Amino acid sequence: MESNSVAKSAVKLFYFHTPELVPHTETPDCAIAIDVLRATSTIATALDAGAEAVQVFSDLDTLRVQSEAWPAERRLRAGERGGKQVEGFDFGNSPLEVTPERFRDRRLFISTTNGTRSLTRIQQAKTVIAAALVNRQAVVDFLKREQPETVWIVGSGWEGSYALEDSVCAGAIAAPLQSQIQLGNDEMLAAIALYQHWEHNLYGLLCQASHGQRLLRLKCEADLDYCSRVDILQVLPKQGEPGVLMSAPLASAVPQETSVA
Ligand SMILES: O=C(O)[C@H](CS(=O)(=O)O)OP(=O)(O)O
Ligand SMILES: [Mg+2]
Repeated sequence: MESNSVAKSAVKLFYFHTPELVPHTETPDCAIAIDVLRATSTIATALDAGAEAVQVFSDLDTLRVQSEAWPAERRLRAGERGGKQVEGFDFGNSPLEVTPERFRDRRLFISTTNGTRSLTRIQQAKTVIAAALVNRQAVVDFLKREQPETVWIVGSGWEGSYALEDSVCAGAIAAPLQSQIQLGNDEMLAAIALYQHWEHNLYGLLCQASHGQRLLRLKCEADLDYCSRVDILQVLPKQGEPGVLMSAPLASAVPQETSVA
């Protein structure tokens, strides 16, 4: 009998490069959307700054209509297309624009090119989480504590194509769990290898990625620097109702086994 060893859990981790690659026939126990540049970094930052919730939309018009039903003094609207703020919105998609003074107790209604589309795509999963490098450890701790059987990590990509920065974040989540999980697909293994190669120079990787290059052309270098930082926020954005993410209680630690004297 194994008295001192920890049995390998049944958690099975899959990585999908884009929301378009997510299977239509099943739903996982837990789905994790990643958009390091920049939607999920911004969502984590908004909740960390005290936002009441973040409500995501793939479509700007639906956002405009639904946010009208919310009291004006308790809402903020973020709209981004092509990396730039959409006219008439309070914010674009920069986590550096988020301050506790503006966000505390307000609901953020947000639509971005890629990230909010992937969150919308996975919203039927039993549990939905938004992850970025900035809140990586909170997501790792959640998986350790909750042990969902099937986990889909979904990169947001860029308009349907692969994004390096989302893959490296998927690897950053899976790497510390390797001894405790089963790998669901080759994409997950490749993401771990990518992270292990770049873990000491994530900013350098983001600067080389095509999405990073686009943001550098838009003079968003400080955004790249911020989004490349690992574990700087202790926040877990978790879906409460479809499309609405809230800050969930953190897993303080993996539960200890109760010892019987
Ligand atoms: O604002 C962003 O960083 C991107 C848009 S673009 O790729 O820079 O044009 O949106 P996201 O939904 O966060 O990928
Ligand atoms: Mg992106």
